[in-house]
Amino acid sequence: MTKKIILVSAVALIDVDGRVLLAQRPEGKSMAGLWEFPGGKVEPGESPEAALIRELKEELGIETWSSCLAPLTFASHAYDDFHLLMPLFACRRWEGTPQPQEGQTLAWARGNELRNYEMPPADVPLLPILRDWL
Ligand SMILES: Nc1nc2c([nH]c(=O)n2[C@@H]2O[C@H](COP(=O)(O)OP(=O)(O)OP(=O)(O)O)[C@@H](O)[C@H]2O)c(=O)[nH]1
Repeated sequence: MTKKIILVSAVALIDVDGRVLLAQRPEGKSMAGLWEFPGGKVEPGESPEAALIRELKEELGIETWSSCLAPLTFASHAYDDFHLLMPLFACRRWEGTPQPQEGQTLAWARGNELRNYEMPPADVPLLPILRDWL
């Protein structure tokens, strides 16, 4: 069966102490309760970087720039009803303080704490790569 490829752009926001921001998916959404990297679907005609800049404003109320988004790794994962292709960027510079704008719970996790947060299956292979990079 061929599945639709969904392009989702995501980011590891890394603070000065080397902690990574995770957001917990709210009740009522698919995969509610799981922790994920901020981001979202790339809209037609939009670049992955522009999608992230938009999503970070909508979800967290912060501003960042393409020049602050470094490609880190990507997820390619077959869900039941679609195939997820998700570039993961790393970002250490932004303006403002991340605040949940959409009812999410936020957590700053150290590299060795990441495994304590249950994440979507697509994210699991990314964690050792991110940990090595922090
Ligand atoms: N932002 C983000 N999305 C992820 C991650 N891992 C992962 O599998 N995804 C999936 O990528 C899609 C992102 O969609 P989205 O954030 O724009 O939209 P959404 O929550 O409204 O999705 P929904 O339509 O599944 O409810 C979701 O299906 C989500 O489960 C991640 O680390 N960050």
